[in-house]
Amino acid sequence: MKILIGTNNRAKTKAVRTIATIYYPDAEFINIEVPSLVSNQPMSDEETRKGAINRAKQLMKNTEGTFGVGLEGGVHEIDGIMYICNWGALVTNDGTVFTAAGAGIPLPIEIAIQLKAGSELGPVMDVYTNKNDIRHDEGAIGVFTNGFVKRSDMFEHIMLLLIGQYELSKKLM
Ligand SMILES: O=P(O)(O)OP(=O)(O)OP(=O)(O)OC[C@H]1O[C@@H](n2cnc3c(O)ncnc32)[C@H](O)[C@@H]1O
Ligand SMILES: [Mg+2]
Repeated sequence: MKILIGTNNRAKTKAVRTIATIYYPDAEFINIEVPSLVSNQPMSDEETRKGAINRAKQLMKNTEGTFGVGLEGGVHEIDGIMYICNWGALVTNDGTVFTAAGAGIPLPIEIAIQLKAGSELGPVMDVYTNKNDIRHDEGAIGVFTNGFVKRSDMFEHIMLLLIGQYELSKKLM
């Protein structure tokens, strides 16, 4: 079984490998950086979900993977509060698309202002925490939950939601 991962981000890759290995111990993983075809900083649930689907679909274009996984991070606003949002898509080799959303928490107003002015969350978080590459590690969700839920934990949950749906569909066939 070949599982394609549409990124080289370490938090996302760790999540896919950790969860998939539990259910598919013999799986081979291939990372392919594919464009999300949405903005670098998606600003809505719709755009973030689309980015995840675009990544997964492109993975399945020219390769013989069993399925491809696209994971995308973004933000959206409710009641004047900016939340991080996360989406995942799993596309199988017969073209079936499964989607799932991840956990969301509010961002501080000073970060929301910078994103609205056109900055990307990754670099903004690095300045905020005075660290490098937060997006590959605990992520904004880790920083703003006191480290309780790291970016990879959040994407692990999305992976469970995706392969759970995929396995159910195989049972129903
Ligand atoms: O290489 P890719 O797969 O694109 O990984 P990425 O870290 O850029 O992740 P996304 O494109 O999915 O996220 C969109 C933007 O939001 C940033 N981002 C999303 N979630 C984040 C988090 O938890 N912590 C820090 N930055 C985050 C990210 O750096 C991008 O600027
Ligand atoms: Mg990105």
